[in-house]
Amino acid sequence: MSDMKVKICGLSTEDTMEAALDAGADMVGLMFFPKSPRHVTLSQACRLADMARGKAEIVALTVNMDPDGLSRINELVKPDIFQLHGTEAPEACAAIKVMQGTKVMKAVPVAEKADLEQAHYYDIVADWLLFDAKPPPGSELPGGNGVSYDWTLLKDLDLQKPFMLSGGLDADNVREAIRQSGVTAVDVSSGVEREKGVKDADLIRAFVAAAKGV
Ligand SMILES: O=C(O)c1ccccc1N[C@@H]1O[C@H](COP(=O)(O)O)[C@@H](O)[C@H]1O
Repeated sequence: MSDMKVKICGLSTEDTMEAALDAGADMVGLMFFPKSPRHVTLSQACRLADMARGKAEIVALTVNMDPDGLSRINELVKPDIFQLHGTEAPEACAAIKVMQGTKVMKAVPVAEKADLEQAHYYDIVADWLLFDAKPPPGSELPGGNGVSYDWTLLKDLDLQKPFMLSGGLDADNVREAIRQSGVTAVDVSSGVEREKGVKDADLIRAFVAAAKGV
C-alpha cells in the first residue's frame, strides 16, 4: 500500500469519477470556476460527490468566491475540503474554515524560490497547501494550465501542514517529479485529459498507478 496521496482534479463525468475512485485516488476535485473548461453545475457536483463520499475526500475548487457561493456549495455538495485557488488572504482562509466547518487547501503559485515565502503565512491557517505553477501571461485560468516549475524548489520545504505538488504533471513525469521534490502528495488535471477539459479514464488509471508506484 503506497503512502503517496493522489488528487485528481476537475472531474465532471460519472465514468471518469468512477475511474478515479477505482484507481485509488485519495481526493477528487470538483471545479466551481465558471471560466474553467472543467466547471460543473451544482447538480452535476452533487451527483459526483455522492459517488465519492466515503471513498475519497471531496474537494471543491473555488477562486475568490463570495461567502454566499461557498455556503451554497457547502450545503448542497458537502465537500470535505475547499481548495482556494485565488488570491484569498490568510485571514480569509481562516474565516472560510470556521464559517464552512470544512478543511481548506490553499493554492500557492510558484515560478521561483521567492514564491515559497508566502506559504508560511498560509501554513498557520490552512489544512493543506498546494504548490501550483504560476499561470502563463494572459491565461484566463489561475491553474489547470498544464505548466510545471522547478520541482526541486519543494525539496526540504519546512512546513507544519501537508502539501501537494501540482502543475503540468502526467503519468510520464510524475515519478521524476516525486523524486526531485520529495513530496508525498500530487495533484493533476490537464495531464489526465485527452483534450482540454475532457478527462480520460485510462490516463487517470495510468497516473494514479505511476504516482503510487503500483
Ligand atoms: O483546472 C482548472 O481549470 C483550474 C481553474 C482554476 C483554478 C485551478 C484550476 N486547476 C488546478 O490547477 C492544478 C494544476 O493543473 P494542471 O494539472 O497543470 O492542469 C489542478 O490540479 C487543479 O488543482
